[in-house]
Amino acid sequence: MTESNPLLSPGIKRQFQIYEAGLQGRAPAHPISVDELARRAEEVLAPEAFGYLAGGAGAEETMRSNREAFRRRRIVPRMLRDVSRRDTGVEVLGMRLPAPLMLAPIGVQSILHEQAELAVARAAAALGVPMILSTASSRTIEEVAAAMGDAPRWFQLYWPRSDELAASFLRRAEAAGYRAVVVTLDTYLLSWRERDLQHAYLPFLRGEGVANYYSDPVFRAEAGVDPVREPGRAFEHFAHVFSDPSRTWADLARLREATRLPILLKGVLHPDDARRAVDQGAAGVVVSNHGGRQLDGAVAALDALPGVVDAVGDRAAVLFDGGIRRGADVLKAMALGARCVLLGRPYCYGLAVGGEQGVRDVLANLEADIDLTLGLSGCASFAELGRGHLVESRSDPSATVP
Ligand SMILES: Cc1cc2nc3c(=O)[nH]c(=O)nc-3n(C[C@H](O)[C@H](O)[C@H](O)COP(=O)(O)O)c2cc1C
Ligand SMILES: CCCCC(=O)C(=O)O
Repeated sequence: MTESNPLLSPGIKRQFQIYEAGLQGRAPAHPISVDELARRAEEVLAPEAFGYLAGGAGAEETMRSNREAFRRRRIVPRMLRDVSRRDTGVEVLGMRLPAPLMLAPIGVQSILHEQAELAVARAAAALGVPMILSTASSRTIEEVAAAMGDAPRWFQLYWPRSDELAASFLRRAEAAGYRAVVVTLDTYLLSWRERDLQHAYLPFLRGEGVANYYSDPVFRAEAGVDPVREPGRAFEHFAHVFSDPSRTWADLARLREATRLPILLKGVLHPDDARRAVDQGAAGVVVSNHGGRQLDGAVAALDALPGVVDAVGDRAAVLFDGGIRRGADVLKAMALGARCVLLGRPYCYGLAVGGEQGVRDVLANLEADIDLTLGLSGCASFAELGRGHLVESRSDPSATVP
């Protein structure tokens, strides 16, 4: 029944797969609920690794407010609109995506699973969900590309102090088939992270998440040490070169000259910064507060989205991340004008619990949920969705529940 009916949408197919397996006594291999998956991840991970993944900066106010901003907004569905044939696809920088979904760049995945970014890359490729690989990945730019074949991938750049090192990373990403560069702006200092401080745990200091640096010819030449023989001195150079808090908008032109790839700026929350990014040639911005991991007290990402969308108009793509956990969240961000969203911690919970299959399940479930949520809102495609589908309910008592 599941495979034979061509009219079944991806969401309905996924539901039936799960319900039919139930008839044979098989329960889903991994929790369906992301909250439950996070609890399972906590059981399988070392406390310091789970703390690093799940935690945020300071009192984690911004991390919580990312979720609260979703709860405050409610969808007003429309009826009798023929949603029998739905298309959840969107176009992002010339790429046609099956759903408005990409994988957020998340570094040091070796602390979560032994296959790390390779498992995520394979799952992303299998589902056609583009992966954004972090500069701070535990497998190299080239290794991850090799695991993905022709599947779409972007590279996230931590803009290093050395222009030569930045150019080297960009050359490597271009050569390995990454199609855009996401420059993360909000991590020029490492925030005060109480869970990590309590565990006295920084993965980089333990040799995690430095693969792209230690394998880079420019890094090695500038460091003047062999990272294998002198890991302490290599780390010192990594810590020195990782970022440069003195950077300003004036530096952006040099970065643009260093690559043919389109550049998106991640960590933009103010409309004026978004305008400036686009004026200076950015192909897009990612509205993000880094999942509440950098500036605690920063505005919830969803609350910042409409202002950025209005400032950018249709001059560039506005992507969004921060608190996406299920289909309704995707719908709300899309209704406020995002071109697509980046999924963050949830796929890492899947990785920790079930490796590649765990990530696949998270993605397949979310895509199904997106399809059904779109249809139940009375829309056959995201083009039919707008701000008029949302209301804000400030009096929602659940908004105070973490
Ligand atoms: C463990 C962890 C590592 C991250 N590493 C990076 C990174 O290397 N580069 C980057 O731009 N963002 C990084 N982020 C931020 C994500 O790209 C994204 O903005 C954030 O996870 C979104 O919030 P959410 O996971 O709550 O949805 C990281 C986030 C987590 C949880
Ligand atoms: C210096 C932080 C790099 C990884 C990262 O972005 C994060 O942990 O949030």
